[in-house]
Parts: sequence; structure tokens; C-alpha cells
Amino acid sequence: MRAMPSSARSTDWFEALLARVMTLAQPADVAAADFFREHPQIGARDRHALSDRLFAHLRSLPLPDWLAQSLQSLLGPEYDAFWQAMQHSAPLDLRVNTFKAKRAAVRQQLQSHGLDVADTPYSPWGLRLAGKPSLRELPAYRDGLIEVQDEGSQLLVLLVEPRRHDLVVDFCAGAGGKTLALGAWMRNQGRLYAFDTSAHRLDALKPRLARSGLTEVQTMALAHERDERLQRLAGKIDRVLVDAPCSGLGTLRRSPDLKLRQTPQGVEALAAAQTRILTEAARLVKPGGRLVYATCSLLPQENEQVADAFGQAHRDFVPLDAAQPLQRAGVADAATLCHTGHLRLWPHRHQTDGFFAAIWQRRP
Ligand SMILES: C[S@@+](CC[C@H](N)C(=O)[O-])C[C@H]1O[C@@H](n2cnc3c(N)ncnc32)[C@H](O)[C@@H]1O
Repeated sequence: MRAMPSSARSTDWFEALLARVMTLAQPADVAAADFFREHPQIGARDRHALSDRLFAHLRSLPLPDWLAQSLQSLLGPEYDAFWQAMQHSAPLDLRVNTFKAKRAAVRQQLQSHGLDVADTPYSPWGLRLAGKPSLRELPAYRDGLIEVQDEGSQLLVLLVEPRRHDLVVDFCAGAGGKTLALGAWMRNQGRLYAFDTSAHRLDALKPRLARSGLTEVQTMALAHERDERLQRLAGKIDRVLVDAPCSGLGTLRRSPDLKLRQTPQGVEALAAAQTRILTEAARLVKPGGRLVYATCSLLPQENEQVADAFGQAHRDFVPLDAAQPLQRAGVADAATLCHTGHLRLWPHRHQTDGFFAAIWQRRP
């Protein structure tokens, strides 16, 4: 039998991969990884080419009507610029672990390895790399001087503004992207609790903590947001961050299939969960302490509406203007990152993932 020409073979592979992804049974990156594991005959170069083609295809698919209409009514004439931004992959941003090193020194070290790297425009800890170089073999990575973290995620941490000896809770810590940034800021003093209902995600934080040099972080897998072990911390915590589970639509450049996987009903269920989690996490805040609610969603249903309803129901929590902690941290043009007192980051405006955050102080 004659061998199939490679272009024909790769078309077949692409069709098979796309069919698998479009079942929407799994996120596209997970489905692609499974597909490549099941087809070891596909070499590394073909895998990269197929992935690039898959993600370009998913990015080009229109947003479902309910979502396009929501975003059009939010953005008006800016919607086209947003859509164009969604056609490109996100930049690769790093956060410098300032517990161990200064940003300028790390930038120079990465440049000495031939990487094209520049400071991020807003975050004081951020570096932006050109292309997608592999990082794991770099001494800066192995020594815990850098972590991959979108600049928007770094800006959100600036709103927490922990002081060194504070008690701080990262209520939805996941694999700890924000916990690590908080710990570095606190210079490993005070106490930082990383909670999540997923023990599996918290496990992924452990090797990152070991690289970072941070030792004052205590992880706890919660049964749910009303876990009774939280009671002993009620009213005692200086800073509580709720980086809530959300639709993730602010990360559409990385996960373009999310637009197909989310539904209005799903968003409604998420908003209900966000309200429950925020309400329970707020109990931990001590009088005079600060609460930060954040998502990587673009939708008002998960953002302003959740924050406003919380504020209405909790008059002892006084809203704070998000631009102020950003200004104190030296962020340029901080007011342009905020809207009606909230952090509101957009990929097409700020070249970050989409993020929202609201802040309150509990009355002293
Ligand atoms: C947006 S992710 C957190 C990302 C993380 N903060 C980071 O920076 O890498 C939301 C997290 O909320 C967790 N979660 C879901 N329901 C929760 C609940 N009821 N209480 C606490 N965490 C919850 C999820 O397991 C998930 O890890």
C-alpha cells in the first residue's frame, strides 16, 4: 500500500482532532492532549502545527448570540476591537518573585539567555516575553525567581495590599498563582492561608511554594464554603481575597472554546455560587479589614451584579476605590484600569486577560 502524503494525513488528523474537541466534553487543551497521547505516531512538529491550527479555528468561530449581544451592549463600538483581540494568542507574562530577586536583575538574567523580554506596562513585578519560549530549564525558573502569571492577575493582587504581619486568606487559592504573589509581597512574614475546595489544585501549589522559598503558607482543602473549620477564623482576618470560580470568559484568547462551553444557565448558576462564597468568606474579615472579590469573567452578571448585591446586603462593608491601591503601588494610569470604582481589565484595552475586582473595608 502506498503511504498517504503527509498533508493529507495531517488533514485527517485535524478533522479527527476537531471532531473530538467539538463534542465539548472536555476543555480544548485537555481534549487535544488526550488525542495526542492516543496518537503517538504524530510527531512533535505536527502536534504543534495541529494545535496552532485548532486554536486559530476555535478563535475564528463566532460567539454564540447570547454572549455576543451581552458583550456588544457592554462595549458598544469597541466590540470590533475586542473581537480582533480575541483572534490572537495571549502574551506570555511572568511575575518576578520579589521575595528572592529584583525585576531588573531577573530581566537581565533572562536576556543573557537570549530571551526577548521587557517590563510589563502596569505591574511592578511583571515581565513580558516575546514568543513562547520554554521556561522550565531556565535557572531563574528552577530557582523560583519567576512564575508564569498574566499581568492582570498580578494587578488584582495589588488590590489586597497586605501588610507584612497580617493574617491573609486566599479563599479560592487553586494552584496558588495569587497566593504566591501575596506571600512574596508579605516577605514570608505574617500568615497566609490558602483555601480551596479542590485538594488536587492545592497539591499543585506545593512544588511552587518549595521553589518560591515561602514557608508561612498554610493550605486547607475545604468541604465547601461553610466548612465548620472556618469558624475559628471568623472576624480575625486582615485581608480576604475571593478569586471566585467563574465562566473564565476573560481568558478567551487562551481558551477560545469557552464561548461554546458556557451557557446563560451556567452563568446564572455561577453567579449564585459566587454570591454564596463571597458571603461566607466575608465572615472572616475583621473590623477594619479588607475584602476583595475578583473574577476573570467579562460579564456583569458575575461581576458588578454580584458585588452590588453583596454591598446592598452588607452595609458594614464600605466600598473602596480600586484605583487607590494601584496608585499606591506605583501603577501608571491606574484610573484607566478601573470603572465605577472597580478594577475592569480588557484584553483589547490593556493586553491582559479580562478581570474584574471589587474591594470593601469592613467598618472598624
Ligand atoms: C479562579 S479559580 C482560582 C485561581 C487561583 N486563585 C489562582 O490565582 O491560580 C477558582 C477556584 O475556586 C475554587 N472553588 C470552587 N468552589 C469553591 C468554594 N465553594 N470554596 C472555595 N473555593 C472554591 C475552585 O476549585 C478553583 O480553584
